[in-house]
Amino acid sequence: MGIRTGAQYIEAVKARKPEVWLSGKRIENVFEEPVFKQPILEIAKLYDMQHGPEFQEKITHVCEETGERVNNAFLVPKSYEDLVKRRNVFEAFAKATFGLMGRTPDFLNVVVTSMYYNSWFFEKYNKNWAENVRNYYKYIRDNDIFLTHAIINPQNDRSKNSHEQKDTYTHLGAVNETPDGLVVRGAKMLATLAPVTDEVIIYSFPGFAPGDEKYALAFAIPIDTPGLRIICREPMQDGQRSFFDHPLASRFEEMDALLVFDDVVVPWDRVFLHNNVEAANKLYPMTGAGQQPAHQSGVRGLVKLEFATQVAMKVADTIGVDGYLNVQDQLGELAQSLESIRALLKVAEYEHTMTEHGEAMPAYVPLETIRGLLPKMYPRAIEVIQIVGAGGLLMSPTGADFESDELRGSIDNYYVGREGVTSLERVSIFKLAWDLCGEAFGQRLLQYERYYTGDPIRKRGIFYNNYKRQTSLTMVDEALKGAQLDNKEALTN
Ligand SMILES: Cc1cc2nc3c(=O)[nH]c(=O)nc-3n(C[C@H](O)[C@H](O)[C@H](O)COP(=O)(O)OP(=O)(O)OC[C@H]3O[C@@H](n4cnc5c(N)ncnc54)[C@H](O)[C@@H]3O)c2cc1C
Ligand SMILES: Nc1c(O)cccc1C(=O)O
Repeated sequence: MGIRTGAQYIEAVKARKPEVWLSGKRIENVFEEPVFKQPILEIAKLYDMQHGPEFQEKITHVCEETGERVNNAFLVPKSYEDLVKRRNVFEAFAKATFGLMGRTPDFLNVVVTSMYYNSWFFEKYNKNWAENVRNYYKYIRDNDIFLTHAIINPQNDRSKNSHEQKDTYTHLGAVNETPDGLVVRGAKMLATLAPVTDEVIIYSFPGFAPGDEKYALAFAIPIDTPGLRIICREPMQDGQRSFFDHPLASRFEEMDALLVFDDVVVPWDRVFLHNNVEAANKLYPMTGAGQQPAHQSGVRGLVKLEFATQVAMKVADTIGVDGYLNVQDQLGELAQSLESIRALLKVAEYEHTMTEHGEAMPAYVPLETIRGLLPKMYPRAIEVIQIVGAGGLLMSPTGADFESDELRGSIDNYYVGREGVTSLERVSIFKLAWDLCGEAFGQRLLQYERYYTGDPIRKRGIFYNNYKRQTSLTMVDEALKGAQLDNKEALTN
């Protein structure tokens, strides 16, 4: 089949019956649930972009193996040019969602593509696992499948390993092996967009210890597999609020969910790893499943930071405060943050390395630097919008107020901005800004940027240790040459 259309994606959502729980209710028809409907339509637009003349050549390619057109997220990058082809899709999808949807289909499709190309890793442990990964990649590529993932154990007692938790199956683990497959029980988090996806892939960030064998697993199954329960967090919009009042929250909310596996049978051909702590800990660093999607996250994060910066600039301009030096200082800081990320991304692509297996890997240091900086830069951008917009952010009337004949005169008078900015324009911009910096929707976006790539503190620690290993501190030695206590001679060269 190759690339799907938006309509085909929606048909697939309608055809599935996952066990979705939202605010205490079982959702029978995911597509008709107002909380999910508009986000589904936004994702459908991404699938349609693959078919439109503006994007098709840029974001898709003809698969050598099948002759079908597939998304560039499924392209195994073998050169700088391939990385650019992948960036094109990351950028197009991010721009279509202003970078606000982090887990658009390209993200996990890149993860699985990387696992596929590095199936040598699985082969080392078990030939069947490698074969399963390869077949799975082809399945999702050829059917343009949309995945969610859950790679974190639930947050119960972080001071204990999986096998030390209160209940044996608090964390997702294997129960037994049957001819039909591996039976799994327990929970995993935090599956963004789970209710509206086709499949879920389970693997883990490193961190398993001896004793955790039953929790060391990786697999993928359809999202409506019997026994798989999706418990959504409280929604941050009800799907009923108007586009005018909530121009972002009404469109781009990504639901997050806890996944509970109640003795789910994972068919053997979908098991990628099982009962092996070493393999589970090495999967993320060794298969490119960590580094390749960081390219997607970097591009998407850049678009989101650019959007937040533009919103801050527009807010300031609308009320005539961007002539003040203090405001310029803050807006200039955002612009410089943004341009730093843009430059880092270019470096990551130009300075890519070729793995011994021939995969072009965007460079580690600039990508990891982005991962370290964005969790600080994005919250700062949100703070600047709050500071510059100040009290006005809380003063916006609703669309209904604009439509009231009795109020309209007051609204036209008292909500205007600087000269040339009507009240409708000013209020529209402030509503957009408030969705981003004030609403629960915006707070989730901020939390996403802090944590989507794992704990930024521990990530930076790992980065520092790697950096130290690769850096010889020769400049210090050089500077100290001749500065020994017993050296009285002047340095002449
Ligand atoms: C909006 C959002 C969407 C997400 N979407 C997904 C998704 O789709 N799929 C997915 O798998 N994950 C997703 N994540 C989860 C993300 O991977 C985790 O939030 C992240 O890895 C951090 O784990 P945690 O939230 O359990 O925090 P914890 O690990 O519980 O950390 C809590 C605090 O304790 C500290 N801490 C904990 N353990 C240690 C330690 N050993 N040493 C030092 N300090 C420690 C941390 O620094 C932190 O301050 C998402 C997260 C967010 C916020
Ligand atoms: N956050 C990630 C994820 O959920 C899967 C794969 C990679 C990442 C990451 O950003 O490192």
